[in-house]
Amino acid sequence: MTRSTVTTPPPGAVRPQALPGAPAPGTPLGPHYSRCFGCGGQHPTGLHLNATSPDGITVTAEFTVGEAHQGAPGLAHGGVLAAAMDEVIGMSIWLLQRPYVTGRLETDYLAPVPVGTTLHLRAWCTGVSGRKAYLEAEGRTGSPDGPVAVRAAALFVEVGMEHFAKHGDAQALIDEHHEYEVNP
Ligand SMILES: CCCCCCCC/C=C\CCCCCCCC(=O)SCCNC(=O)CCNC(=O)[C@H](O)C(C)(C)COP(=O)(O)OP(=O)(O)OC[C@H]1O[C@@H](n2cnc3c(N)ncnc32)[C@H](O)[C@@H]1OP(=O)(O)O
Repeated sequence: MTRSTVTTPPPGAVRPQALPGAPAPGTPLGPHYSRCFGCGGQHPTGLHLNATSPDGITVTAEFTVGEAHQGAPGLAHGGVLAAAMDEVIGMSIWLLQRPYVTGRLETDYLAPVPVGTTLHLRAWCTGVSGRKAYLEAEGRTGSPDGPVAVRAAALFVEVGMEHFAKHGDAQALIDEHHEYEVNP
């Protein structure tokens, strides 16, 4: 991965450990929002990522490239593949149970990905420093040990839940995140 200095953990960054009570291996992580393009079951043409965590801190997921995800005829759109990377990385930092948003996402495309291909995605955190989290992800074709087609590195920035209420759809946040109180 040709990650930049922006997505490389600085000295002193701490690699996070799984939280007590982290999901057991194989447990579906579930969508964070039903209409999310990446994970929402109600999104008609979304990626429908179903993710699990083998160790409470890494995320694995599968994404089968569909008709709706093309760029060149018969090939996955690079932006869609970047969205898959963004989503699986977002899911992995959400395992820390703190809200983060993408600040920067860097993507390397190593091989074309035909429609019908199942990408085996994996994301992990390389360090946390203050509000900044450094993460990486990869997408392999054919099997979890198959050739790498896409790689990504990202800087995620921690925000409060009010970020989503202030800038987005506060009612949807209340409806789907019952632990969130608008006026705690
Ligand atoms: C209805 C239900 C919803 C519930 C949700 C529950 C939680 C989520 C759960 C599960 C997620 C699953 C996955 C989701 C999908 C994947 C994630 C996405 O796609 S998120 C969307 C795209 N991203 C944005 O829309 C961010 C837009 N940008 C911003 O809002 C701000 O710029 C923000 C928050 C990133 C930073 O703004 P500041 O004002 O809070 O803070 P400042 O001081 O600017 O930055 C803090 C530090 O970060 C660095 N920084 C920020 N952005 C940077 C960048 N692009 N490059 C380099 N450094 C950057 C700054 O230099 C600063 O560093 P120094 O503390 O000074 O060392």
